[in-house]
Amino acid sequence: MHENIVINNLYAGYGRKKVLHGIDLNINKGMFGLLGRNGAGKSTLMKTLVGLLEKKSGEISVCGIDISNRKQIREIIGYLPQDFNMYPNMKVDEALKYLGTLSGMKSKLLNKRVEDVLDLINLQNDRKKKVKSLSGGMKRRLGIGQAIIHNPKVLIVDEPTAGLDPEERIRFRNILADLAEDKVVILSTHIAGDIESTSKNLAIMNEGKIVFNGKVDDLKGMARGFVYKTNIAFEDIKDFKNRYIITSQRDNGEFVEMKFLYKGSPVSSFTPVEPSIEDGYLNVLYDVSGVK
Ligand SMILES: Nc1ncnc2c1ncn2[C@@H]1O[C@H](COP(=O)(O)OP(=O)(O)OP(=O)(O)O)[C@@H](O)[C@H]1O
Repeated sequence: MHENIVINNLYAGYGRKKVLHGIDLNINKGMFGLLGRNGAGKSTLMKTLVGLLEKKSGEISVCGIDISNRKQIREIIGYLPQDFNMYPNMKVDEALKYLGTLSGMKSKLLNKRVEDVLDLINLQNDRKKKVKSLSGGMKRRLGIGQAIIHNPKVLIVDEPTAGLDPEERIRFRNILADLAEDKVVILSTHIAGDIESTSKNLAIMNEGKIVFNGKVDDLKGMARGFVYKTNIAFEDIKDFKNRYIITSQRDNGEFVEMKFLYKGSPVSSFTPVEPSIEDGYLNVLYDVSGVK
């Protein structure tokens, strides 16, 4: 079985609203990051991939199976939606078992699978808690659990780390990285840092199109020579921000150290710096839209 997703010239939207405009992507086993601002079309692409939204045209095949084969596609894809919420009054292990039963797993196999999944998502000690009493991070981990209960080849995760504290974020990322060893895992996010630590490959979406598709290092490489830092006095900040694309800033007490994109001739007070993934991301967005 091919372990990949192939998307050719995909168009999709809601009623008359067109959202995806000719998406081409080839995603292989391992972790793949899908990065884009809010409204770029990431969730729409995810929903189309899992069959929740009908495409208008184009082709999608998942592990060699055409997306129109709904039953088979459901068996090989696990999905954690952005607004995941389920069975608040069930206990954690009951919820997982229930979902496994719904997906057609036999009781003996399912009991073992529930144990494995509880270990993986680190909720063994909380298995008797009601879903509604879990913290945000635990709920998100349970979300992964429900998505992988049937051991799918592909896992699609939409904006998983919003609202999580740093420790939970790292824990969540590590779970995904483990799963990506033998699955295609797509992680959709608007936070570049979520991708840097987990994915080598990524695509950037903007206004329903793919504007970058490649390796994290290539993305950074494209910004090399265009990222600088300089110290700015507080009274000059506003003017500076109007002139440059700021990628980060740090208050040093007496002045503010700005990191920014600059593509003009050399300026002695500007010090070149090695681009981060965030710099690379903003550089691509700036090139395609000129928007800050
Ligand atoms: N159910 C819907 N009906 C109509 N338009 C929608 C619907 N869902 C999303 N859209 C629109 O489609 C566009 C893309 O939204 P989408 O949710 O795919 O973006 P996104 O990149 O996932 O961002 P976000 O993280 O904010 O969800 C936006 O203009 C949005 O308003």
